[in-house]
Amino acid sequence: MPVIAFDRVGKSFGSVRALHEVSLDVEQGEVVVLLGLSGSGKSTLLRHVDGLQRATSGGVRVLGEDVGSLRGSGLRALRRRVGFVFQQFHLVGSLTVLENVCTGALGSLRGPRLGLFAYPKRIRYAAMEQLDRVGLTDQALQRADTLSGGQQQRVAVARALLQKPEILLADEPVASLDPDSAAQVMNLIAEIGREDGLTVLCSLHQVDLALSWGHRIVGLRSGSVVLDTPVDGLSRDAAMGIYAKVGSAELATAG
Ligand SMILES: Nc1ncnc2c1ncn2[C@@H]1O[C@H](COP(=O)(O)OP(=O)(O)OP(=O)(O)O)[C@@H](O)[C@H]1O
Repeated sequence: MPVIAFDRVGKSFGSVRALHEVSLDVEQGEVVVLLGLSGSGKSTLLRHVDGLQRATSGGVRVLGEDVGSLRGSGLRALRRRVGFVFQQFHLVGSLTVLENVCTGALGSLRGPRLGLFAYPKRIRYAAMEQLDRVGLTDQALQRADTLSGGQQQRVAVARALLQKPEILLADEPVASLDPDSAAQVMNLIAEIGREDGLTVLCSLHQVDLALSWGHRIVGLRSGSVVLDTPVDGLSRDAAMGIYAKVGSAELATAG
């Protein structure tokens, strides 16, 4: 059974059609990169996986659950199994790096936590382990806003990993980073994804990164899938075609 299954998903915001008849199956352990122009529907598609958006038509199944029918505790349970990394990191700058990582466990704890020592010791240890994996042990007690962009994104990755997700969603995780930091963050996600057997769905703007890093490219244009192909054997020109003004039939045979 696919880990993520979109079945003819449509999503409209008023008169804006953000997704149109999107069908997509993602298998366990696959690393799928979404490419497409700004406004093509990448974020909207990602946000359907953990129920941040609900389909106007069609259905989304994730980890065996029908996302559209989940509410309350069912939705929270699904979200604990799905990590999300965003372009803008979404860290609390005034908190330490370690406490930011600990917040990744909030979904499994009762009530709010104020201060690092409000988290159980096992969570603090687990957070240190994840910080070690992203190479930031030495920065654990620094304020998050004193870190570089690349380091902050690595903290966000550690925070997502703390919840031990089965799926990792990443919405343009390196769009705010310089090329070196971007490559570093993507390599890290790829390495950890492999180690943990994560299924990864990630939107990117950089075709070269997508080709060097993904298993499969899904191209979106105006809310429709115009390319869905393994990276192996896909040329840069064919991938760039996602951004060109050609018909989906031509793209489907590209590569
Ligand atoms: N909450 C919303 N309300 C109204 N329209 C929205 C909303 N979210 C997305 N849209 C619209 O849906 C379309 C797809 O947007 P989406 O953010 O998914 O594209 P994207 O490919 O992720 O773009 P970008 O690369 O700029 O992040 C756009 O036309 C956008 O304006």
